[in-house]
Amino acid sequence: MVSAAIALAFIPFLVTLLIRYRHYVVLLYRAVLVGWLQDRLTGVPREQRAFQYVLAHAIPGDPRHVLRTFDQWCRRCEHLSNVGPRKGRILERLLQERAPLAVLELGTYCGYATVLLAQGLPLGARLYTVELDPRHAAVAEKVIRLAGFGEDTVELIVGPSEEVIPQLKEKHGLLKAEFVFMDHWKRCYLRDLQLLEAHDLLAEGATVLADNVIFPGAPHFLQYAKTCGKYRCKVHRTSLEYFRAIPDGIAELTYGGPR
Ligand SMILES: C[S@@+](CC[C@H](N)C(=O)[O-])C[C@H]1O[C@@H](n2cnc3c(N)ncnc32)[C@H](O)[C@@H]1O
Repeated sequence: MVSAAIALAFIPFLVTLLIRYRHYVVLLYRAVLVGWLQDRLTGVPREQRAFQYVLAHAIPGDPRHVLRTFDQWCRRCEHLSNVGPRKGRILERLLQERAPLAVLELGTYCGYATVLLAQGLPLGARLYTVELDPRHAAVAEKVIRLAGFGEDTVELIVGPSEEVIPQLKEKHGLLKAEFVFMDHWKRCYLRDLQLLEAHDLLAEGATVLADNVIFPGAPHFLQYAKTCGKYRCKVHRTSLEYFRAIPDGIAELTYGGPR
């Protein structure tokens, strides 16, 4: 009797929580549950399903159309953790302003941001993108080539960033990156920024962008960027990809050189 009363007393609390965090519940449902169920039902991984859709609907050689088709799939079918169109516009604007000749992306996933960045590169520039998971890399490779970018413009490197970064100079010929987009696991941001510094891979004045610094967040990375004295740092506040109601942000760091 008493335990039933206690349980009943919790219901308003649970309902309040559910209402308050409804957008996160929807995210959990769309990003985790639906994907997991579809994986089981179809036997085909989500990224591969997305690629099949893109292949069937996108115009080959038209990067903007490839990106729009991805967005369509994410809105109509399932969630993918692409940078998405809203944050993508921030990326595009900054890329256009800086016109870098050497760009590094950490965390390729299906190649969405890779295509977005590649289409905004100045003539003769090169983009290096690093992906840990070979299954994602296989999808990204097809997406990048479908969008019309060859190996002379985009080099996809498969491996964990902590192993790839120390080899970028000797093995891949990237002397200094002028523009870095970090969008891999958030807990790796700080370590990899310090690895880039240690291997002298950041050009003076380089722009380092880091996605998802508000959701799910990268507090140690942000604290370091703001306090180490090597960067000017600002956060572009926006929303999570494909979820306008969930606040998120991209950190923009400008490297002032070693101190
Ligand atoms: C959020 S997704 C990247 C989305 C992509 N930048 C886009 O906007 O289209 C994160 C990706 O980073 C990869 N990743 C995670 N940790 C990594 C690491 N240490 N090195 C390389 N890739 C990593 C994951 O396998 C995943 O594919």
